[in-house]
Amino acid sequence: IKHPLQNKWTLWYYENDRTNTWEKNQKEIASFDTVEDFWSLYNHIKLASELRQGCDYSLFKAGIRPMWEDAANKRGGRWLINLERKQRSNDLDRFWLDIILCLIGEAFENSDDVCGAVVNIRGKGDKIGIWTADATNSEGVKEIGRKLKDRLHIKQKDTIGYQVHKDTMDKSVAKNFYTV
Ligand SMILES: CN(C)c1nc(=O)c2c([nH]1)N([C@@H]1O[C@H](COP(=O)(O)OP(=O)(O)O)[C@@H](O)[C@H]1O)CN2C
Repeated sequence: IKHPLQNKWTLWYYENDRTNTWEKNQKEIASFDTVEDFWSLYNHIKLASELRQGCDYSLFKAGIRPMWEDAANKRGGRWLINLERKQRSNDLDRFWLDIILCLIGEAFENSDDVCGAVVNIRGKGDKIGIWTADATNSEGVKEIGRKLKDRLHIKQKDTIGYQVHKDTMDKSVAKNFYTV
């Protein structure tokens, strides 16, 4: 028998198509709820580093759309990891897989707060975001941030920031609500 995961997860793919809206460009690829089905999907699709600029992968709990407006996301925010251009060749794919395994393996203490994760492939530098449901749960949010840095071997002195989606929507105030 296959090894069941605690949650069912859906992988989404965003391809920049100017003739469509942002929302319509978010395509659901597949859902899985066993370890084996995860690996067969992962081995079947392109690595994040092989995607064209402007594309994203998003992995969210089934039923949660990878957008601020979803009921599960709207009171939350994201830990944001900004990568340098040179990290696309040696860190991006490893970071993204590590984060996926943290999510589906429920590695975070309060994994109930985790909604999903997004990897943005961008010329100005790739980004990985881990989205949580409740920005006011400071202890829970900071525990996830600390665990992230630990799992990705990010140096203690390199801080990462948590931004509330409401602020990110209003670009003019995109600021760090927490840092670890
Ligand atoms: C429902 N809805 C429209 C909507 N809902 C959303 O949830 C949502 C958007 N729109 N996003 C749009 O993409 C642009 C680039 O953000 P980026 O994160 O790709 O980053 P870059 O600026 O391309 O680096 C954002 O400025 C925003 O326009 C982003 N986003 C998450």
